[in-house]
Amino acid sequence: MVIRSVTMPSVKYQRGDMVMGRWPGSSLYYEVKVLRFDANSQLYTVIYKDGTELELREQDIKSAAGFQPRPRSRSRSRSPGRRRSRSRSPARTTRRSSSRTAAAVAAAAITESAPASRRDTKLKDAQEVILSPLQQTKPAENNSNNKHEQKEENNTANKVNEITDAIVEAEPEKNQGRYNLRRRKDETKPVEAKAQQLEEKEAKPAAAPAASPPLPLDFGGKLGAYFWLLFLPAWVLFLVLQVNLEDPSLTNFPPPLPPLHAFWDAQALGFVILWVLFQVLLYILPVGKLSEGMPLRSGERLKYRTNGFFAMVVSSVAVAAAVHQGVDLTYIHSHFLQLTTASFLISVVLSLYLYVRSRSAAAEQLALGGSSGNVAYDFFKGRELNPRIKDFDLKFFCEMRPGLIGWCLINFALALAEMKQQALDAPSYSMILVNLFQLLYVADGLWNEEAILTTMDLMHDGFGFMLAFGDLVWVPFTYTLQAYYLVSHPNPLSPPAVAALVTLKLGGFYIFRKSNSEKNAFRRNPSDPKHSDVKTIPTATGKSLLVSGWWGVVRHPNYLGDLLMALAWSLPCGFSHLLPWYYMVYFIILLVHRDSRDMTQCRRKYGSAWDEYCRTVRYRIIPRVY
Ligand SMILES: NC(=O)c1ccc[n+]([C@@H]2O[C@H](COP(=O)([O-])OP(=O)(O)OC[C@H]3O[C@@H](n4cnc5c(N)ncnc54)[C@H](OP(=O)(O)O)[C@@H]3O)[C@@H](O)[C@H]2O)c1
Ligand SMILES: CC(C)=CCC[C@@H](C)[C@H]1CC[C@H]2C3=C(CC[C@]12C)[C@@]1(C)CC[C@H](O)C(C)(C)[C@@H]1CC3
Repeated sequence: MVIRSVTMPSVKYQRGDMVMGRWPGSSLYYEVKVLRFDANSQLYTVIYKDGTELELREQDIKSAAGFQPRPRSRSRSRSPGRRRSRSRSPARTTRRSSSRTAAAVAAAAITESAPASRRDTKLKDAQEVILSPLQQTKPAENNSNNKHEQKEENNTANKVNEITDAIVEAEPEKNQGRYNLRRRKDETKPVEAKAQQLEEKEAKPAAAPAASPPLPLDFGGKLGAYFWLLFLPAWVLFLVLQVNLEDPSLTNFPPPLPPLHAFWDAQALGFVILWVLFQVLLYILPVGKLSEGMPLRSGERLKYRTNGFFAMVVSSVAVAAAVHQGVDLTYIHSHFLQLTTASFLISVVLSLYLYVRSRSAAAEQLALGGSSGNVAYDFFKGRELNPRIKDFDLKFFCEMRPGLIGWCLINFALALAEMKQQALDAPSYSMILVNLFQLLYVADGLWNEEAILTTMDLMHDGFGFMLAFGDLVWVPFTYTLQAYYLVSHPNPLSPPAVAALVTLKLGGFYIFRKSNSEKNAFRRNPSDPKHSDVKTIPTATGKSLLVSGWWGVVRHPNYLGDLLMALAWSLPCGFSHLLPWYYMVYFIILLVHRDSRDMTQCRRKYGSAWDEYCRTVRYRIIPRVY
């Protein structure tokens, strides 16, 4: 965070001062930076090393001079840089209370729907803090009447400190007379501005990467990263080779490997580069809306050119014109392997570039947990959150353009290949359904492109090999496998079967779209009068959780809709082989894993309010099943 050192009039501590701030409810002091002083509330806003912002009274701040560093033998194992598994920031908690965060001392009352008794429930948040607190050389000022605080004074600083006086009532404000978890300023603002401010402030993650202890590593950690780096390309190769077989069954494992030179075709690489450049051109055209992303830790909101649907329409026209001019798109079918290799190379080059540039990126530009220090993990997961070349956002572009629109282009080419191979005048019903269903999915994603700005990938994940490969190789060359399979494995469908599949697809689409729109509209403008009837669970961060509409049915209704659609994509291929069902199997694994990552993040963000939501909405994705 860049803090300008502008002095503040006649207050003890100045903006930018490094001082020691008492952690609420304890006698432990941490190094904090003063951000500002509010003359009305007489509170200082300070930021801890892990990015947590709090408002503290003057008596809870001390100058750093009165503190001594911890003895060397102890600090060795406790310094944030060294601690791995046991370390916690003030905003993080130990296993025992892992569902709590400093910013999420939640007021878990279900508005409107909850019985009064539940609304009035007092919530106690036991915060456990072990962020190398420093002890004062003199005994700490012992003027507190709080017995818990006094007890803490007697404890060794290494001991986990339970802060049992962070009692929050249904109105979190009651607790804020002493310590403010970011909210006080907003109370004086008009409702709409308040909502907006809270939204902006609270969208900031609670921890900054620079000095904070490392977050647990996803995807099996460092060893996992090596595994995925090898496994993902190998798996794509396996699928691409398998789908070319007449009998692509698991019994044909491993599929025969073609000679090395068969992987490479300079022309294929040229076509992929041309395609990407064409999409770059469409992306940078000053056409379409400039949408604002969610606030970053710095408070800044990046702008994104959301003209994806326009890019798709222009691309379709260009492809139609090319076909009209005699371009044979079945080249894509006959050079599938070479095109996959070319895209893979591009994704590797891009990932290397991303990794190298991230080495010199400022700390606040890094994703949380994206900087483990392990080269393989950081390369895989991605370090920089929003790598940009001037205004050109690489992650947003890759996620929404070449691969996604390329997916439709490839499907279309495969429909032409089917006609050619099976001497048909028109593609089969199965092929038409797969093409139309997936086209609808992509077109919808691009039409609602702004919504991607609130997804996990855009908001939290760094941009590295996983997403670069996922966007440029995985999506276009594995999401098209159903269409590829149908080219040489016809599966005739009866009209009732077509009708049933269309119904399934539209049902899934309805749930997917409705739930995503409900959440997006609510997140973008929670104070909109059209949300006045919705039931919500307020959280201490200022954001609320929807419990009505689809978000009251299951915790991830959008995943449910997505899965139903996936089913409708596989069914047209029949049951002769497992291969066209690969997407379904992969997607279940992906969404179950994503759901659990999201649950962890939400529990960290919203604490007990999240637990209350989980108690209210019991199932994750499939009602009464999971
Ligand atoms: N085809 C594919 O390959 C593929 C792969 C992955 C995902 N997807 C699709 O992409 C879309 C986005 O997925 P996503 O994984 O980013 O998840 P998401 O469900 O869009 O976003 C999760 C976030 O929503 C917010 N949230 C959760 N419960 C809420 C509630 N009750 N009320 C209000 N907000 C709530 C939380 O963020 P905040 O509270 O911080 O706002 C949470 O972190 C989904 O539709 C998914 O199906 C497709
Ligand atoms: C390499 C592996 C195994 C994983 C990479 C995952 C990556 C392919 C997906 C992660 C988020 C996904 C996503 C869409 C496509 C696939 C991902 C990038 C999406 C753009 C598809 C269209 C939808 O309408 C959407 C909601 C915009 C999707 C957003 C998430």
